[in-house]
Amino acid sequence: MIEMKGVSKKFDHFIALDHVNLSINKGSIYGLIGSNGAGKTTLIKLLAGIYRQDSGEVIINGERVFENINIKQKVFYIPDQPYFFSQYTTKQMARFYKSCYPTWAEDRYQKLAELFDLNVNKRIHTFSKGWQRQIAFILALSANPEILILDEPLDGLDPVVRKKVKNLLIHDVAEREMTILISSHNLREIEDICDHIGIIHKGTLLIEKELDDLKSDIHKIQVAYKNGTPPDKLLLNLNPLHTEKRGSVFLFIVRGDEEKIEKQILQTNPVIFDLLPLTLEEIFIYEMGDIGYAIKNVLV
Ligand SMILES: Nc1ncnc2c1ncn2[C@@H]1O[C@H](COP(=O)(O)OP(=O)(O)OP(=O)(O)O)[C@@H](O)[C@H]1O
Repeated sequence: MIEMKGVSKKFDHFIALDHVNLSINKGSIYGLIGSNGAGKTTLIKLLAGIYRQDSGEVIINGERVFENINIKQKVFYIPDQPYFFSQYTTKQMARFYKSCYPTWAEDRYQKLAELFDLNVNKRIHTFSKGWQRQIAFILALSANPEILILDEPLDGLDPVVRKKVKNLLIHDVAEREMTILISSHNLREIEDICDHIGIIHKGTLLIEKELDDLKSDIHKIQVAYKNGTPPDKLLLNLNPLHTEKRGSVFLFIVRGDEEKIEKQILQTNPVIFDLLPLTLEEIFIYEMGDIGYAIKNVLV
């Protein structure tokens, strides 16, 4: 179990994280999403024990994280730009991680190197960026960590490798309840593999929910009426986050219980009525719009 309780972090006078409360259950795949500069990497570095918080508590399995070797042996962090010792080969990096992680599985490392068709004797810096990321995954999965923290993990991987890596991650979560925290701007990927979502903006965790709950709380509605416009009372009741008119069809983005919304709309006798789920990308855009981070018209 991963917990943050009232965690704040400043850089000089700039507040990068402001009283963040977060909890991630064992065996969960948690997607952290947010605008640029929202504080995702800062949050991740606090969880990985790289930064120390100014206030609040960062706790893993009931223990404080910072300078805690016992916890560091359970956590593997792949940053957005994987780091390897200069001039090291994969084999040498593997030897290093073997000495850090008591859970290191040599047979798994051999199998993964084979599966990815990797020359472990080649210096890592001579590989392409995508390959270096694959090497980071091979080393991470061979360490058998209890918690895997990934910052923009699948960037730069080709679709076949992406699939391979995703399958391996899901396998470890299912088999041995590994917990994964993923920070990414690729919301389709997050939607594909995560079961919990945290949305962060300007250092504040705005939303933390199960993906299914997040999706069942916000809907896209398409309606049309004989006389052309929806009744004022309906708009008042629905209080849409977003309204759009496409020909004679009105599109509303509405928060709330699906059944209640459906009932309210059917009472107004629409000639067309559809209630559709939103993608995570749409949810993110409308939730952010709701707090003033609206998408401005970029045409100039
Ligand atoms: N070492 C640092 N010194 C000073 N300011 C920093 C430092 N690290 C981060 N910040 C600031 O803290 C804020 C949060 O940065 P962070 O890297 O956590 O955001 P992020 O959500 O990961 O952004 P992105 O999606 O753009 O990678 C930013 O405004 C950034 O400029």
